[in-house]
Amino acid sequence: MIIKPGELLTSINSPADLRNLKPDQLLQVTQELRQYIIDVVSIHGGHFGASLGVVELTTALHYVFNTPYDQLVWDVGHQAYGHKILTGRRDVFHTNRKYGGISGFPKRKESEYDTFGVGHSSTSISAALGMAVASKYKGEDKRQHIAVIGDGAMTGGMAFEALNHGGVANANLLVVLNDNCMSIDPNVGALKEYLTDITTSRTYNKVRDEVWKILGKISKFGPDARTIVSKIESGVKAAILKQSNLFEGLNFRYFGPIDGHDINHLVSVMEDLKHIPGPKILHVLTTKGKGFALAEKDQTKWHAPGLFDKITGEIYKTVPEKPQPPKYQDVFGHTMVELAEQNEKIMGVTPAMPSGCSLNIMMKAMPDRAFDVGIAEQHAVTFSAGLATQGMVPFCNIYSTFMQRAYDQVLHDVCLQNLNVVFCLDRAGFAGADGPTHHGAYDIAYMRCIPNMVVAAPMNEQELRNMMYTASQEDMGPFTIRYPRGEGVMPQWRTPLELQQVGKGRTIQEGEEVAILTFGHVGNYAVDICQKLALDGITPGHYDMRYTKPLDAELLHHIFSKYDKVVTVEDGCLQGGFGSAVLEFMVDNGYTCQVKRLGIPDAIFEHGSQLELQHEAGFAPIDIENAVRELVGVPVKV
Ligand SMILES: Cc1ncc(C[n+]2csc(CCOP(=O)(O)OP(=O)(O)O)c2C)c(N)n1
Ligand SMILES: CC(=O)[C@@H](O)[C@H](O)COP(=O)(O)O
Ligand SMILES: [Mg+2]
Repeated sequence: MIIKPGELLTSINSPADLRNLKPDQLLQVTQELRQYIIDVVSIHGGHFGASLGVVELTTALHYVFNTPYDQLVWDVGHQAYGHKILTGRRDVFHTNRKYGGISGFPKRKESEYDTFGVGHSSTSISAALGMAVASKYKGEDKRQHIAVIGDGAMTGGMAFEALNHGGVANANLLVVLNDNCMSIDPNVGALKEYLTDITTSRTYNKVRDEVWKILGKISKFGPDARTIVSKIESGVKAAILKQSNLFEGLNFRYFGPIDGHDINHLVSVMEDLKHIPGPKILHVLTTKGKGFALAEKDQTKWHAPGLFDKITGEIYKTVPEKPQPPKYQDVFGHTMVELAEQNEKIMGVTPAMPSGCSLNIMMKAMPDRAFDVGIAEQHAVTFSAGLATQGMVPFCNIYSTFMQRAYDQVLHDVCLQNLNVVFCLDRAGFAGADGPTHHGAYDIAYMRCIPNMVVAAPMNEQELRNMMYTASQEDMGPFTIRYPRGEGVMPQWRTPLELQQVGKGRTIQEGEEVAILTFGHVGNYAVDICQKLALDGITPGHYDMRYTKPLDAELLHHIFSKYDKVVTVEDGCLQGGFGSAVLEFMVDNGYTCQVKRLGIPDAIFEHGSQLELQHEAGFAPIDIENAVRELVGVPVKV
């Protein structure tokens, strides 16, 4: 279906076209932009509420600033759909997040307007500051550098590291704080309360309005007047404002809060700010999901709702004919409650993904034992370590990709001290439409090289539950359980909890000539393949290894003694992952065998469905089947 943008939007092929419009045409631009986002996302999917909330902000930024010369950096980037549409990607926007299509996040190689590649949060201020310092060094004094960061992203430690530096770097940096009181779930923490406080403080707002009036009147009259404004402003603030301002305290000139949906006001404020040098912060209040009533009402659900009917707001779901397996994340969430009911030491921790990882189930059932700590992966890990020193058994659930942020904390704070922290790494393997910033490709490799760490992956719901139960036992030390985005394979998943022997794999079937060794959910592919191959008289052995560390030495001795061809399969990087561990075992124990490792090769994989990406990487079901066929010398399938 062809989706037609509105009349004005059709005429905007770049921000230069936008800047040719009259100020009184901007309202129409924002209306058309919002409608186009609704039209396309409802049919093609993607992040939704965040982009709707910054339609006016996006339009004002590209109207006022001379992008791409002026550098605009989006934090996370899930809110940058309007930016993409205004910067030459309107007609390909329907390919957003699809295999071969444009990325759901800003990406340097996609457009000169995408100044910095994003996906993980809280990087924008650092990046924009780096750009600002470089411009200063190059003598480009008039160049503007703008970081747009949400209140959720602002809870990330990196944002504070950047403010700390930015406040003394004397560089031309504007931080736009897009405050909608939401992360994916409601935003949390003292900073959120502080921002609400500023927003609602009457004295503060009155003074702020006065300062703005003076500023607005005088700043148009050139540099001298600006110096006066600057003096008045800081004088007024220092003298009258009883309430201290966090950002002012860090040498950022603080402006706002202002209404982020008033396009004309945004434009006039930004015009003024263009003339104020140095580090400054503009606090903008917006509503996530603005303009789509249901998205405004249930902002978490509409963060990335999937496909929906834009008129009724019905989110499409296929009605299955028979009971479907649950998502792994839900098995985690429910099992947490079950385990915690039996063991009072168990606690849950998530950095800002309570609904994404389903810890929200425990947060609701046991609010004093499950915590959303904000977008703060490093803190989440060391906070868990602290809990563990006191005899608690924290389950710290972090998406595999976001755990990369907290690597030193895993090593330094947990593993060196051999603390009992269970890391549940959700979204391990290819994330799918979110693309390379979000693929959980590296965790097997980065976890298995750390002393004391156990690395496990369940093939199904029952194994996930049993691994969680096993990991919660006393003195287990650091324990990683990784599992993918999406559903498992067992509709009847509430199986009795059973202890596993750590480091023990299981034989799914004995075979001949070739052994398939799988780690985690991809083992289910091998089960199907073995059935298909049997029809052609090929009977490989299949082993669900369960643990990459420690490896099941007994089982591997058996395998290498019996077979002279081995295929390893993992949804993770081939450099240093599960297959590498098997190879090391083989060499260290003097076996010689033909080994074919399937997994994610040393390359960047873009976005697409998980299956498309797995096929590109060479470990989709057909690829595993063909690997076996090749090894036994029978024709491969195309
Ligand atoms: C390091 C990291 N942790 C977690 C996430 C997942 N995540 C993506 S958007 C988001 C919420 C961001 O909130 P905010 O910055 O306020 O933007 P909003 O969606 O409200 O516009 C989270 C937690 C991420 N992208 N990066
Ligand atoms: C932008 C971001 O980082 C999140 O919104 C992410 O896309 C969530 O991924 P899931 O949909 O897998 O929870
Ligand atoms: Mg927010």
